Amino acid sequence: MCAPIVESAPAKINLALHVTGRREDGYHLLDSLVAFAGIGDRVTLVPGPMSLKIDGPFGAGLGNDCTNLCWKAAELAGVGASAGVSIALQKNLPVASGIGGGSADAAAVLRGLARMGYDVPEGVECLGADIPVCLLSRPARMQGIGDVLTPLHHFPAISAVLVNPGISLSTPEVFRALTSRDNAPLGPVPHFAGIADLIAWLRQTRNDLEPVARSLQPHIARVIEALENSGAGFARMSGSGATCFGLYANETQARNAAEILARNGWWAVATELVPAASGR
Ligand SMILES: C[C@@](CO)(OP(=O)(O)O)[C@H](O)COP(=O)(O)OP(=O)(O)OC[C@H]1O[C@@H](n2ccc(N)nc2=O)[C@H](O)[C@@H]1O
Ligand SMILES: Nc1ncnc2c1ncn2[C@@H]1O[C@H](COP(=O)(O)OP(=O)(O)O)[C@@H](O)[C@H]1O
Repeated sequence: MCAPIVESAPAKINLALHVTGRREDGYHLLDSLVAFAGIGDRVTLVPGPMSLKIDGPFGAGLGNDCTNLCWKAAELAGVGASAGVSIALQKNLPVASGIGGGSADAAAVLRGLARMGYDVPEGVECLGADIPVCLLSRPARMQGIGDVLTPLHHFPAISAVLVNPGISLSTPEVFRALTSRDNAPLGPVPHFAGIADLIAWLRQTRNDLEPVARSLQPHIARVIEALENSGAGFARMSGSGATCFGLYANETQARNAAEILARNGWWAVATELVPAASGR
């Protein structure tokens, strides 16, 4: 019997997200600085008949069948019904929340299957625009519709807090509600020596989806304000929302902030943005 293969599926954070155009097929062109958190979902793979078992705090309501991105990823990699793979998903990240949980899960399945001898299939972005960057799971500039990646060679470990007020937002709905789609791209991404450099650069950037998401879900403004009041040097929404992040000078400040923010009944976790040099 083979030992189970365990892969982490880290939360994706869009530190900056500019929408720079729209393709004829309706997909938007993006320019985003993406980092990954120390927390995430976890998938465990064992050779066997194709199956998916889900547990964890956000597992309820997710299909454990071919509607699940874990299952779709396994099918795309050529896993068959009989000589397949049994997947266990521990769902720790809120669903449809702008931190790419489903894409991270699919990418983790593909990484795990690669360890079992399967090839990583071409065109993984057909399952989700965030899957290429989640396969990389390292700090990167993400362009195109999510398929053009430039890994960052210098990115420091940064203490952060992720907050979701218990709201899920539909990514297509947020893109549809945009009023401005031809925005300026990000400037050149410098070498960030530490949090001060990163914050100074982020202040010149935007999340172009945030104004739209705020208008659809006014709670988001409250979350950002609460992050700022909790000592974050910088706070913004990730992706199409509604999860927001705050950046802190150190781990103690982040932990204290998460404890205070959780008192609102929100999902609030202290974590670290994984540095470029991580051996993960
Ligand atoms: C906005 C981002 C930013 O990283 O993150 P999330 O908010 O999902 O975490 C991603 O581009 C989301 O990626 P993902 O969630 O994989 O999206 P997909 O399933 O491919 O697309 C869902 C829908 O979003 C819209 N979409 C997505 C990506 C893109 N570049 N342009 C789009 O217009 C399309 O309407 C598409 O039908
Ligand atoms: N394993 C999975 N985890 C989360 N969502 C999934 C999964 N499989 C399918 N989905 C579907 O994908 C959609 C996007 O989920 P998710 O990746 O969490 O969003 P986001 O990228 O905004 O964080 C959800 O509506 C959900 O129903």
